[in-house]
Amino acid sequence: HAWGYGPTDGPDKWVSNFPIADGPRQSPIDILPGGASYDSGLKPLSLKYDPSNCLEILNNGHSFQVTFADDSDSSTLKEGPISGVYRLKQFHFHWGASNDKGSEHTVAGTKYPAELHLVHWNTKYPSFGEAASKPDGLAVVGVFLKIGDANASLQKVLDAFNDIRAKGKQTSFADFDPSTLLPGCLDYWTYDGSLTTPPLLESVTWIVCKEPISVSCEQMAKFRSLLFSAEGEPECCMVDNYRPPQPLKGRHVRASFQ
Ligand SMILES: NS(=O)(=O)c1nc2c(F)c(F)c(F)c(F)c2s1
Ligand SMILES: [Zn+2]
Repeated sequence: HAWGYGPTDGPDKWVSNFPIADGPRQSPIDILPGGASYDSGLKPLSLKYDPSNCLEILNNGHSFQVTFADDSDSSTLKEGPISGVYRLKQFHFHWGASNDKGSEHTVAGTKYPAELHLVHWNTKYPSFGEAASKPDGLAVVGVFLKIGDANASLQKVLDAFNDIRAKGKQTSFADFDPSTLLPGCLDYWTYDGSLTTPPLLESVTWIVCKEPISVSCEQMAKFRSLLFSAEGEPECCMVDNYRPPQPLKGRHVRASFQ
C-alpha cells in the first residue's frame, strides 16, 4: 500500500486502500476556538521525559522521526484528558513547501508552517502496535511551529539531518529531552481522532497546544532539505507532508482554558 503526499498517492487517494479515511473520527481538523467548550474537569498535562530514552532519528519516507525506548515508564504523558499512563514512542513533524502552510491541524482556518507530534501509547495495552488499534490506545500532543527566533532545541534535531537526508536512512540520536520542544504554556484543545497518515486508525486522543513554539526561516529551509526519495532514486524534496483538515462529523472539541 504505497501512499504519499503527491498528486497520484496523496490524501485524496488514501481512501481507496484505507476506507477508514472517510470514517467518523478522522484527523486532523480545523479547530474553531469559539466552537470549543471550556471543560473545568480537564487536568493540566503531566509530561515527564527521560533524555536517556532517546534512541535514534530516521527518515521514514513520509517525515523524520525521533524514536524512544518505551520498555519502561520513564518517558510518559499522564493527566490532561486521559486516564492512566501513556508512554512516549516517537516524535515527528509535518511541514509545508512554504511558510504559509504545513500544519495538519488549523485554527479558525489558519495554517502554521509546521506541526510537531509527540506520539504516546496507553500502557493498559502490551505494546504500541496493540494500542494503535484501540479507541483509547494513543495520545498525540500536537504543537504548532510559527516563524520567529531560531529554536535552539530544535536545532539539535536539525543538526542530525545530514545523516538522514534520504528515505530509509537512520542514525543514533541520544540524550535529547523533547520537553524542550514544548511551549511555555500548556493550555490545549482536545478531541477524539485518528492517525493522520495511513493506516489512519481511529485510536488517538488528540491534545493540541494553543501556544506555538518558534522556528526560524533558515530552520524551515533545513526541514525542506530532506528527501521523500531513497538514495539512488530521483531526488524529491520532503515538503507538504500534511493531511488537510477532515470533517468534524459531530465531534466536540474541549478546551482546557477559558
Ligand atoms: N501523524 S500522527 O497521527 O501523529 C501518526 N501517524 C502514525 C502512523 F500512521 C503510524 F503508522 C505510526 F506507526 C505512528 F506512530 C503514527 S503517529
Ligand atoms: Zn503526525
